[in-house]
Amino acid sequence: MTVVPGKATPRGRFPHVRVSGGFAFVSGTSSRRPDNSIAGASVDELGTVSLDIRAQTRAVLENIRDILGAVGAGLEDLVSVTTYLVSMNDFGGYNEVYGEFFDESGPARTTVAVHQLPHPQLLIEISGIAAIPRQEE
Ligand SMILES: N/C(=C\C=C\C(=O)O)C(=O)O
Repeated sequence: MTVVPGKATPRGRFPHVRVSGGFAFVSGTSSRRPDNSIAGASVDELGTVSLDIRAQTRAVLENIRDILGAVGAGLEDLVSVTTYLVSMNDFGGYNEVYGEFFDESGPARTTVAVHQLPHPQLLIEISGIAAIPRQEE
């Protein structure tokens, strides 16, 4: 069970990642930063909220990269991901950035729309499973 130092504290009693049987199971991960601000979300002086699916998708994948790094794996080791979008209207922007990180040799992927995520500024959350590479002796 691993809570990774330097990443946003989980908002409940669960780890960022759990290792079992040579696999890393990454909890649903958002673009939340360690200070609990959200990458890809801003509020102007009038209180108008702007949300950016591309920035959020990039930050989520970078967070997952860091979390996997803590258990000796990387994005290239992901075998499966599940993406939760609040709106399928964001599918295009999400898919565009996703394609900067992965191609058809990447993880199996499932994308679904959900009613809500745990913070009103979140547009996307991704969970994943990675096969941890064997260490050279
Ligand atoms: N994975 C969960 C929440 C993640 C929130 C975040 O990373 O901001 C959960 O509640 O299961």
